[in-house]
Amino acid sequence: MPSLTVPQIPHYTPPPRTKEELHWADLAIIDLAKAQDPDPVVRSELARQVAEASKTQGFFYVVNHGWSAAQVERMFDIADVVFSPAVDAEEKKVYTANIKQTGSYQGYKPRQYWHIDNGVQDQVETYSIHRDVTMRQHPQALRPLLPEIGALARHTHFDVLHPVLRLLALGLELPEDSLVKLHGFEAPGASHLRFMKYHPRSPEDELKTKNVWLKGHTDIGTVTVLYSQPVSALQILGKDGTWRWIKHIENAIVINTGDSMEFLSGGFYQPTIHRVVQPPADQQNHTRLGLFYFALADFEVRLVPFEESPMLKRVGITRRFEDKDAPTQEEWGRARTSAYGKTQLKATSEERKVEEEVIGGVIVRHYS
Ligand SMILES: O=C(O)CCC(=O)C(=O)O
Ligand SMILES: [Fe+2]
Repeated sequence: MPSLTVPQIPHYTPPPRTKEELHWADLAIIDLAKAQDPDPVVRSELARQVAEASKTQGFFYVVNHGWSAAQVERMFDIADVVFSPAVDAEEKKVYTANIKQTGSYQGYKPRQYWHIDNGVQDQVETYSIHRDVTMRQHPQALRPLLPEIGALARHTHFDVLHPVLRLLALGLELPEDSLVKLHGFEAPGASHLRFMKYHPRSPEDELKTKNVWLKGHTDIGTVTVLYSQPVSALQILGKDGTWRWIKHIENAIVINTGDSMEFLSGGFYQPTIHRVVQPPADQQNHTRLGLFYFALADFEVRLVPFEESPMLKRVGITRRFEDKDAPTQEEWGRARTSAYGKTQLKATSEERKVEEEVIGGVIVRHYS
């Protein structure tokens, strides 16, 4: 009989939410419980809200995703294990990802791997796990936790990602499962969980990078799922050119769409530029632990727009490349992943606020 108890691990306590009144983004809150409503009118109203949120802010919250705050807290405890002394430096080396060569983050990304600005490297350690948690070996301390990590991957894929994809498909007036079909759990593909731990930096590094911890970017895949946590640092760039902070909502999930969704939707769902900066003063001496699911379409999916969408027929399609030149999700994902934070960027404006690189013929921009 399977054990009913779960392994004992230390409890991770994040700092309390900031007391500072920051310039918060005003994001829509989508009640995911309504996505299961048998009434198609309820679902299409929800889809309208999602499409509106995606088109205006590019980011939105979902609530009522089916797991309790205590269940999600347990997952943050688990995420913290890979960065704790339970895994020593020697063992970390064994599980370090060969990012540049493989175009995959699976395993550890050590601190100081990405270049941020003015010779300053990042201070964020990440551990990425394929949604099939058995695909690779993991550090000893993580092994007893794999059933729970696997459950998190399945919950996020089936109870969060798939409902969101159904709503995004409805927004394009496509059959509800059009995007779900491209995101199989079993199909070959790179959708994965990522744990991220940001460490406070030296005053010199803060100065040299103007407090930017992770440069402004758009995500590579289709949909990014971010379990909300209390350390404020994530900002999104508004159409008015202003950076606004993402506020923590208890047991909510922050959703945004990436480049691959832009390609599939013919520009209907534009990715929003976001970055991570130094937290406000009352949270500055803490580490920041993040729990993410980066979804990409199945490897073989060619990133061409859904021409049959009645919505796209009305509003028109914006292409970044000709259909015949379109990369597959695997090609796009690997090329962007291996280049990220490693390539020589070309400044495009006098203030060096925007830098560019070209990946597979497509211009990718980075904002500091
Ligand atoms: O740490 C965060 O809140 C966001 C990280 C992020 O944007 C990314 O890893 O793509
Ligand atoms: Fe991102």
